[in-house]
Amino acid sequence: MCPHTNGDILPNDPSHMVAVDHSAPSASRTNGVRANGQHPREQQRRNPYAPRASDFLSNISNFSIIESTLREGEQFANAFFDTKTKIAIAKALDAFGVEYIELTSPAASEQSRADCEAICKLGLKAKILTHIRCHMDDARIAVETGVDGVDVVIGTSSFLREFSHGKDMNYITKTAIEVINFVKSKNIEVRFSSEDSFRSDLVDLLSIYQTVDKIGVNRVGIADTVGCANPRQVYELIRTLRGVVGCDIEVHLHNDTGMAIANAYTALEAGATHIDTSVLGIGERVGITPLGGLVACLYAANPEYVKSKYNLPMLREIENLVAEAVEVNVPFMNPITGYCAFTHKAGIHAKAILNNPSTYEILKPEDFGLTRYVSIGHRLTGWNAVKSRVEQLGLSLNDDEVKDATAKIKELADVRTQSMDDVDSLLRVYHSGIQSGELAVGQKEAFDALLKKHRHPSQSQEREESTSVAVAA
Ligand SMILES: CC(=O)SCCNC(=O)CCNC(=O)[C@H](O)C(C)(C)COP(=O)(O)OP(=O)(O)OC[C@H]1O[C@@H](n2cnc3c(N)ncnc32)[C@H](O)[C@@H]1OP(=O)(O)O
Ligand SMILES: O=C(O)CCC(=O)C(=O)O
Ligand SMILES: [Zn+2]
Repeated sequence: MCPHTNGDILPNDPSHMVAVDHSAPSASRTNGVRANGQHPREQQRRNPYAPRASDFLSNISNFSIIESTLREGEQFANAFFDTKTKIAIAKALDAFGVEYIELTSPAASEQSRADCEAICKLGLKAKILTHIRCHMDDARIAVETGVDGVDVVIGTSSFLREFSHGKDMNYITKTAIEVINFVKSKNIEVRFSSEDSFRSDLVDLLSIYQTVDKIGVNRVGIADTVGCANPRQVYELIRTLRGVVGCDIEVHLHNDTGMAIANAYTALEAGATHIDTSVLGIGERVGITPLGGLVACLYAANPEYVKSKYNLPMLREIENLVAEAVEVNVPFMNPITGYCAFTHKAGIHAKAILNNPSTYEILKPEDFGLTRYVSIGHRLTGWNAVKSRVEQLGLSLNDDEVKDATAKIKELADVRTQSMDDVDSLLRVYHSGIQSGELAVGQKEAFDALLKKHRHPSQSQEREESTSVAVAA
């Protein structure tokens, strides 16, 4: 088991890893690559999948986030946000820089209405939206809360028309026009969205969007409510819609089949302008496009644009805030903030990373206020990784000596993973043995004897304790 997946939402103690600082001039590298790890030619290499000038529809570098943790996120099975928590989340999202914050319908409950009013009064930079059914009763309550905009939704698929609200397309269109005109008359933004868009009839969809576009809706929304769409379907629908309406296009994508980030990216490529997210993706069932994952994906396409829009080092704090509020852990494989997101292990990776982090990283941890680690004390380690630790410790060993010490680390790690302390003390013992002349390359038995002599009593006791626990289990 990965020793770091102990359920803590904060990154754990990287006890068998070493942090790699590429800004430090002392971090000299092998093979003539610059000390800062940036080979001039490498610096110029671009992601071949980054947007091209020919992608004329693409909004990959021109989009807004509608952050729906306080609406869709509240629909997550574990979620209960009291007023204080809602305010803390809204403030954190605002400080991060999301353009919109979407709140639960004020028609849901008295407290939902009061919380909506309270968040509107915070004076945040982000625009505050609330989300309502396509119904005048809900619209009347919503416009009184002080929101900057109202997101109106109604199901258009045959499933929802038959089994949810029971209304036909004529009724839906008529009510949509009434609600949109009413909200517009209050001089606030209005968006109209079809729930379950990907299982709706295309002609119905395009026709209602064209109608609401003509009466001046600010945005139309496409929703993959059941998470059934794939990127090609998303691209085709959004590109078609882009040709039919002049207003902005929002997408709301559920993650039931794991497509939510890819679908969001593709929607932007096809001309969508606004993406719905929630922190950690929380929402109904497995939720929607996660804020962090979307940011990772868009940063990979255009780092400078994403860095200029959002306070990226805040991401971890926001995810921890929401994780704690809904009593879940940040997943270990979460993009950017997952426990091992910037930890490199295998020797081949470690060597290349130490030479130039771009070899195995598409995201720069420092842009997110995070640190890169190289894990050393395991059987997949290599002498280049060990050499970098030798240099960090200020020990002087030649390459043959480092290789000799590496062989010992591997031998020990074949039995159990070695902590960073274990590796450091092994290297120090080896170094002092070489310095004193007690040891030379290849003298395995002499090295074993020295290690035995220098083993710290508390270390061996700890080891025995953990061994005895394992045996007892
Ligand atoms: C896909 C999504 O996530 S959409 C957003 C989901 N968000 C929410 O549901 C917000 C929280 N919901 C609530 O608090 C409640 O469901 C309320 C206040 C909205 C409605 O509560 P109730 O009046 O008790 O109705 P209930 O929840 O049982 O059923 C939903 C009603 O809305 C109707 N309805 C459902 N969707 C829509 C819609 N998009 N537009 C208009 N009416 C709708 C249904 O026909 C049903 O009406 P009925 O009273 O004639 O049966
Ligand atoms: O309002 C929308 O666009 C989407 C509503 C929703 O949560 C969904 O359809 O999954
Ligand atoms: Zn949803």
